[in-house]
Amino acid sequence: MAENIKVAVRVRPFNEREKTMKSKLCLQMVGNTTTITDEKGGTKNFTFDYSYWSHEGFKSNADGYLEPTDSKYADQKKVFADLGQGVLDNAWGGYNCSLFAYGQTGSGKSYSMVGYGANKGIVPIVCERLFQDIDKRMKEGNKAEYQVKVSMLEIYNEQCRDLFNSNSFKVKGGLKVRNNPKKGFFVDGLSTLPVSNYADVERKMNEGTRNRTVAATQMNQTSSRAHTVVAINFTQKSPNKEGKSMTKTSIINLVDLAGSERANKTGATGDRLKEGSAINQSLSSLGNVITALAEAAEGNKKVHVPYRDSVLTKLLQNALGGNSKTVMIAALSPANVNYEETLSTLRYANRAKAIKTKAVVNESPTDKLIRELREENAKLMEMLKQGGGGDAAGASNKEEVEELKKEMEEQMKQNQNEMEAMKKTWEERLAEESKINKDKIEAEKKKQEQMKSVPHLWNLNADASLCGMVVHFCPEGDSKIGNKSAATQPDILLAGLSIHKEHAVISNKKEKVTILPVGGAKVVLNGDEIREEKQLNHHDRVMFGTSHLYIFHHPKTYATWLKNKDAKAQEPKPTFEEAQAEIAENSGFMGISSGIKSKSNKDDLILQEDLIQLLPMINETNAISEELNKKVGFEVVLVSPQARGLKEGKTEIMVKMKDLDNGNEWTWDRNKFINRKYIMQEMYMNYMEGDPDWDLPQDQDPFWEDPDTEVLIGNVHVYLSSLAFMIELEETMPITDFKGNEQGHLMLEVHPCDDKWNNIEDGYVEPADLKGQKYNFTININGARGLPSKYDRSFCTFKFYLDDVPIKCDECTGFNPNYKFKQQFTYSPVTQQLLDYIQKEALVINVWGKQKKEQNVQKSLNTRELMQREKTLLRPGFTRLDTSASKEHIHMNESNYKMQSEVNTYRKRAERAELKINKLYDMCNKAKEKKEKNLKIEDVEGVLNSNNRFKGVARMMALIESAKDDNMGKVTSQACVLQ
Ligand SMILES: Nc1ncnc2c1ncn2[C@@H]1O[C@H](COP(=O)(O)OP(=O)(O)OP(=O)(O)O)[C@@H](O)[C@H]1O
Repeated sequence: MAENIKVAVRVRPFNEREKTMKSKLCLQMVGNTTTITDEKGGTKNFTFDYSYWSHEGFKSNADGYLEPTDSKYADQKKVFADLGQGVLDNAWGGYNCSLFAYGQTGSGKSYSMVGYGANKGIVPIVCERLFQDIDKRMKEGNKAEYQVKVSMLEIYNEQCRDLFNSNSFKVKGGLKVRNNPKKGFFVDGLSTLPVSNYADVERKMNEGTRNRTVAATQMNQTSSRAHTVVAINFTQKSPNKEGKSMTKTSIINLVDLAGSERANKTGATGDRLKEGSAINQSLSSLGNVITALAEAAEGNKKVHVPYRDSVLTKLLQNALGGNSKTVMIAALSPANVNYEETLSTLRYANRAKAIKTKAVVNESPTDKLIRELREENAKLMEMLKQGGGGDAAGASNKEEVEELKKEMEEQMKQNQNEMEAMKKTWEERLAEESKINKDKIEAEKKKQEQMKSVPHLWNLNADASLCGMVVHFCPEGDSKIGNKSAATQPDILLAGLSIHKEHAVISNKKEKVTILPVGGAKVVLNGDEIREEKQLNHHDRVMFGTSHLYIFHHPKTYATWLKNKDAKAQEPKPTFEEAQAEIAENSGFMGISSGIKSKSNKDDLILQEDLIQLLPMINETNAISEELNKKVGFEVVLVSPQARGLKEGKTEIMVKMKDLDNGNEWTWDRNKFINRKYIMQEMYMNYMEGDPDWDLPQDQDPFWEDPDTEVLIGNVHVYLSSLAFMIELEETMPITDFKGNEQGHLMLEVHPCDDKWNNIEDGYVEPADLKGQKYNFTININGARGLPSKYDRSFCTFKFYLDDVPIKCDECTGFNPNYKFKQQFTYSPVTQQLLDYIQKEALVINVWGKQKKEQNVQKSLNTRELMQREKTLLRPGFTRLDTSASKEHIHMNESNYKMQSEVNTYRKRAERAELKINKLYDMCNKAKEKKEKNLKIEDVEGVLNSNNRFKGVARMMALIESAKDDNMGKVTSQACVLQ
């Protein structure tokens, strides 16, 4: 019978960073309903099968287990009881079951699925209970035979890797996903290992996680971008009523999905290169499959479910729309900073509720299964003999026939293997496996013992579940660190970016441990790159190259701590975020992070998170560039909206790519950079795998940018207030870049004009008098002076008032271009809104450049040499940029320009007023001389009181021309008031 997918959501506690930032809670849960609140207090409700409140209401017991202190709190036991127990019951019933965790990075997927320390998640408890139940039944004298096999798979960038077999990581393009008419999609060559107890499973999963950690570090991959699928294959063989052996098989798929990133963060980049290779394909395909299935469940029969679009959806086809009982758990972050992501997770989960699956008991006699496979093989053989079945399958050309043949052969091989596996007794397989396990168990025991007495390094990873997976010991004497091309095998073998043959030496002399980088190798200790020997202390952070980040553990210090600790204390350990923040701060970003912390508003929090996320990426792309000799360097820059030529918006982190050969620069937004980074990573992976085609043609090369791409040289902020007084503006204004540095000057004129578009030279009015009138003026951009010489062409754009589309002047060559640009504007009638705009806002003119195409003379230098020549890129990786100062600088510059422009307007108004008063005096004097006495004081007053003083001045002048002697004094004094 079809039944709906069970959907649960779970909210975690605030993490340390959110606490420091005093984050606000945006989620509430009452019963099964989850309510999310936006910044303005607006709420949205969602109802699920379960809404788990794990945000607060708990305490840590002696062994670190988080237990409830109030009834609302959902601990691991509760979540298991609701979700895990069902999975287990279904497995016993012979149903396939699937459990998958969805949510943004760091929201708690691994916590629910796998768990940490004493807080075991669903996966280990399911395994543990399964074996407990088997033991119990065996003890009760049950005649059945039970087999449990596990496999662990990772999908990264649409490639499958067997986490139990690190050799599979070397298979180019990953393991193949094939389709079997009976089984559906499966991963060819994936090891499914027999296990006989829970300790076996635990050990295997640890091994898988360790393999994953090493590979991710070497390849500089972000593990939260990978999907992990643990499959437990549970078979029960028991005699049926007729005494025949029947098998009931259940596959339990436990899927920890890649982090679902913020929509606006991974959204379209506008880049010429398509979305970062295939990195997100599986997750977005999963979204499409869920939507399609939900539509189908609502009665739309025509809907096509795009399972084949990605590896993940192929493998989850049964879990989502077929023979499986399925549970989805959506992990939620409680912090308002993550409002958008959390809302999108809730919507995703809400859609999934509609999906229906139809699980059936997988029951079949073993002999029947073997017979079927044998028959299928015979059929395939027959088809092969007849020429590959080409005609039958409609394959028309030779290549297709060959392809089909290959597929058939592989299918036969697969069938054969399966038959062998089935024939082999369970005991045989277990014996084989336990032989392999024995050595591993011994090695693991030795390692655990060693960890108590020998100083060592343990790894840190962005993914909390991968921390501590890799351990390197530093025994008495010297331990050499290097890569595999070292003359003698290093004691600590590292691979990957920026790791030198001989990278560093760690010396342990009577428990005093020191570290010394070799040559120019990069070793960062507690955030600072070191060049000489330094002592290592307990919990020091050490980074080799650009991605191998470790914590140093000194057993002696730890033993002292253990002795003095109070009963419940857990040793506080440095986190990945802290280590990254420290590196960021020591790289000159202190200003940003402290500035951001002090404000602690939502935008600043996001900015800081982005920064900590981007810095290691910058490091990595610089290292990849160096390794692939791409001759470009990357640098993080903080750009205010004003500096981007926008009137409002958020300060953003951007990335500058610099061509180290010729100094050309491009500024990329965050999305574009991350997108490019994934393509760079893929390129590097191909290079490492020895693919001769690793280097991409220019138009697909993520390191290449067309010099014809326009680059924002800088902006000019023009304050137009004088225009509101009908006074012209003639200025040479500085062009400032996003750091607030001058990049040249722009020569600009704004002229009020008469109806024939002649400039009004001596206009002067009060702004209020312009209201309701017709107003003509021109904006002229005459040219620029002193632009940086790397731009050989430039042009300007600007939007005036309500313009949607920017006005663009023609492109000119040279660093002193003469744009000779003139644009006429007519407003009739002038509105208060226009007057406000002119008086209060700045017109932003963006100056764009196109960079010279020719390369310069540095061809002989490689990327590393070029990077070292670069002052700003002295250390490949982090670049020193006092961005907080530049932010301040931009701000100061902007207010300076504004003040200067106001002063100029006042000065001009005073000049104009003086000019007019002088003119009045002149006229009065002339009138006095003529002794004309027909000017009436009422006439002057009437004019002065009229709203339209502009016209008034003209009339009054005419009146004064004919003024009478005795009225003269009053007339002139009134005229002065007017001015
Ligand atoms: N329910 C919870 N109670 C207590 N702590 C939790 C809970 N859920 C998550 N955490 C903590 O939050 C942190 C992040 O959780 P977790 O590693 O599970 O996230 P994730 O979504 O799996 O992240 P990633 O995508 O990077 O793998 C961990 O330190 C974890 O211990």
